Amino acid sequence: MIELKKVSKTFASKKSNVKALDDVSLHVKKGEIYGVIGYSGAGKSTLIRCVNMLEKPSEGEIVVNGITMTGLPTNKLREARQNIGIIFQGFNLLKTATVYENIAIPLKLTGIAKTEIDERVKKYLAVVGLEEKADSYPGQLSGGQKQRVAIARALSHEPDVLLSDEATSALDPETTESILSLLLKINKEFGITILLITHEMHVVQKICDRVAVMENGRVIEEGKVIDIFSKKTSETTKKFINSLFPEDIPEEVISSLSEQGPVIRLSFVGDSTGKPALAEVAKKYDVYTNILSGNIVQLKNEPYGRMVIHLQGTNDQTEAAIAYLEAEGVHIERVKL
Ligand SMILES: Nc1ncnc2c1ncn2[C@@H]1O[C@H](COP(=O)(O)OP(=O)(O)OP(=O)(O)O)[C@@H](O)[C@H]1O
Repeated sequence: MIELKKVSKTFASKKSNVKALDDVSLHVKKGEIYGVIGYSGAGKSTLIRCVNMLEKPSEGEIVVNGITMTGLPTNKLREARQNIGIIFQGFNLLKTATVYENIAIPLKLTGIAKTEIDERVKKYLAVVGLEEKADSYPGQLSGGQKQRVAIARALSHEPDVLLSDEATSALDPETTESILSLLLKINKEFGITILLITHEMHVVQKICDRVAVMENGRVIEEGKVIDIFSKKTSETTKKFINSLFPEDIPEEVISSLSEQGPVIRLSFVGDSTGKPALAEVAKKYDVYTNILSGNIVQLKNEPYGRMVIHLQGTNDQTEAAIAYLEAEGVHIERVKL
């Protein structure tokens, strides 16, 4: 549905050149929610702006829904953009227009008939749950409501693709949840392919099927979210994943416990989260398990958990317990200072 083939973008100035995108290739499949995550300056905004040609790539090709965007003449580009909705962190609503007008005006500009405009505005305001705010002005809405209007505006063009440029970054955690749920709903109900950029791993964890991690204009990791969580990854990816599992265990505690047996970090995916593996090892190998920290997060399709525990027992007992847990599909890492 969206293909970036060897895309590079260099911003040239008198002083220096900045390579914001460096040979990026991505393939977002029809109907999926694809996340691009990276720290500030990684190149995410440039990437998403290249997809609808708000920014022109210096090299490479971009294909959206079978149409090669790179090199399209202006009139054809305008047409192709009708099929690509976009929402922004700052909502980009017209302050002096009502909610109704914010959705209706862009539709009018594309030449849609008045009755059809009215139908679409009402339909998509209902989809985002804001029918009763049609006559309000953006200044009278909360941040979450403003983003809902922006989503309704994007949907009203009935696009196949929705681009989301840090859409939840300006919102509080609760409102973020509700907007993420709304994105899931429109992906499911309308089959819209969503490409989003974010610096929050939580967004990827909650709604993405696949993810690309960016650093210095390059994609350094790419794949199914579950695989990125469960395989050994780069330091940057680890940092993003760790942000979901704050451990805060004092070094002195780890140091003193380590004298009486190993401190280990367990991570588990899907089925193995349901198994009372810890209770089993305690009973089977006569070891004492002390949980120092733990959390399970729900990825889009399956749970993923992480725990730090201290195992107390003889060396043979604790090593046998670790081997058993590994055989049960639990990934083990020894926590060392
Ligand atoms: N119009 C521009 N002119 C010059 N340099 C630019 C321009 N836009 C972006 N850059 C540079 O390109 C690099 C990537 O920027 P980009 O905004 O794509 O990153 P980002 O990952 O979206 O960061 P942020 O999350 O802070 O927006 C940065 O070094 C930035 O300074």
